[in-house]
Amino acid sequence: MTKLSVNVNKIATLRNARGGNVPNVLQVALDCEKFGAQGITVHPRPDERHIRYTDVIELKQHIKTEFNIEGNPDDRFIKIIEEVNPAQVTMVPDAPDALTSNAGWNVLKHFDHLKGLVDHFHNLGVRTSIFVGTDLDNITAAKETGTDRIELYTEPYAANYHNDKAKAVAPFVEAAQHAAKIGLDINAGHDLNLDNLAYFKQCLPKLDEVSIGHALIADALYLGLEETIKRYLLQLK
Ligand SMILES: CC(=O)[C@@H](O)[C@H](O)COP(=O)(O)O
Ligand SMILES: NCC(=O)COP(=O)(O)O
Repeated sequence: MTKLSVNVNKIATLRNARGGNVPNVLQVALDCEKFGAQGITVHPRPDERHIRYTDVIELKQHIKTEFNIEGNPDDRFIKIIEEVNPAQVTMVPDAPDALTSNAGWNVLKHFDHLKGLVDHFHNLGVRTSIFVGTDLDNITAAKETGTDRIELYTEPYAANYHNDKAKAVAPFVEAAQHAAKIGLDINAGHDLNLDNLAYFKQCLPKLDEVSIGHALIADALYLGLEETIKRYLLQLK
């Protein structure tokens, strides 16, 4: 089974545009769960332009499904993981001024740092995931950090899906087969949507979880949140 974790960053972006509490990030997260999502993802950034650190604490107190916190593991991020103790932490190497995540880790280059973080988060009882591209040696290095999972950065797949979907997915299939062979569980995310998700899942049957935010929230404007989540879940069957 592949779990759907809804990234609620974009709900926070909308809320922050007016300074009040509309839409209510917690209520939307609870509704995502009610409509069948098996997890909630947030990606706090240092400037708190969407999810705020206070949101992270509030969400943890109320949500019942798997809570996945993604982000660049700076001191503040590490502290919030220690405080909140989510089900999963996903380490992402995004620069503070990045518009959105735009690459996976070079694990070999940051090996000692990542290994130290994996050990630290494991000591807190938190499952770890490292955001990576499809390079096989890099995935092997991720395994050597002791991480439980990797999250495959799917933007290149999404960007090339309409040109040649078989070619677009091929490196991901190879990466997933390699990860499974060396004992890593596999998450995936970034720019997955109702067009490209079913084929990705069909080609990577061992996928454990996808985290989806931008397209899903945009679809909900037209379809409503309940129907949108239903459709995403159907793609993962
Ligand atoms: C790691 C990843 O791909 C997502 O967390 C993505 O960064 C979502 O963040 P935004 O909603 O800010 O684009
Ligand atoms: N890890 C990916 C994520 O949480 C959402 O990415 P996107 O669907 O907003 O591109």
